[in-house]
Amino acid sequence: PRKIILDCDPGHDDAVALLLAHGNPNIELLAVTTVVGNQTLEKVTRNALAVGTIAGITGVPFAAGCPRPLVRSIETAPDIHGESGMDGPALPESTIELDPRHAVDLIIDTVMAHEPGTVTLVPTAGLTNIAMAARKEPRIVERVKEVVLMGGGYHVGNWSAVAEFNIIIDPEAAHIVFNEKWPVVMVGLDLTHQALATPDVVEKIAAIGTTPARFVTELMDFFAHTYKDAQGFDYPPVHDPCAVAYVIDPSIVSTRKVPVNIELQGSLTLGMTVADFRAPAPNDCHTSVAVDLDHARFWDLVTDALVRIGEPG
Ligand SMILES: Nc1ccc([C@@H]2N[C@H](CO)[C@@H](O)[C@H]2O)cc1
Ligand SMILES: [Ca+2]
Repeated sequence: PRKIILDCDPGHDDAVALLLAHGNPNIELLAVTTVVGNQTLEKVTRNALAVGTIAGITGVPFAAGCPRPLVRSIETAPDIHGESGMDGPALPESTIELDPRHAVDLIIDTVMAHEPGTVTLVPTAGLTNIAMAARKEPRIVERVKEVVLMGGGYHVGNWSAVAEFNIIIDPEAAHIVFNEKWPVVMVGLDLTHQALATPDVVEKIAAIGTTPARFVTELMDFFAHTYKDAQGFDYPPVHDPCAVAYVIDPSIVSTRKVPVNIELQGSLTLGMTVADFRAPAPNDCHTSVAVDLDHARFWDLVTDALVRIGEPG
């Protein structure tokens, strides 16, 4: 199986990413870390522990990370995720104790404890923890197998005309992550806007009939309403599990090798993931972007994971 660390800010779609990572047999979830993003660190951490409780996750350390971006001030997304960060379903009290370490230390310890080239980082939030880990322990950069992140967009933005939320909330962190020499697969909005939770998808999930499945349908109902009101989408794009799906089965997502860098100066373009498609990518290009999603196989992975999780309660 692929060993991963999920760095997240639950978040309706982060919750689905965590359930997919836990339920899929090809993934060994080594650690779950949280970072400020969709909501404050305290709220997203509480949400991550609640999802872990609902999913029956045991033996996996959960640690909280950075409470604010490296340089800029906190910007959350209550219009999409609500005041709790995961509005919609009732959340259980967590049965999972938070690991006492900072997320940055849990990430470093985990990468350094496993064979080089075996651990994949899957950030589905702002990149503050990942940037801090690379600065605190530079050796993780050549040790990490790849960074498969949900964020950015080479032709699409959602927090500005050209920037995506996970990147623009901490563009300096993103600049660090995209410019370290590790392989980076950017699963951006170009890809994730193909992962729409349409009514037939939600019905298939509801038909599973378990508590975790019902939890996902309640998340999707709330997410559908806010996405309609805030962004005019008929159905909500479930961004974060697309990154996990790529790790599970790279054939579900087509990718293209292309130099990508992060705009830090622009007044209109701050946080833009600038992809240079003009010429064939240089041989030493370590960044690629996700282009096409096989959404039928993607949703099959999600429903399969929920079936495998069953009724852990
Ligand atoms: N409008 C909006 C803002 C933030 C997010 C979160 N940021 C990423 C998509 O931009 C995902 O990780 C998701 O959790 C989704 C929609
Ligand atoms: Ca997220």
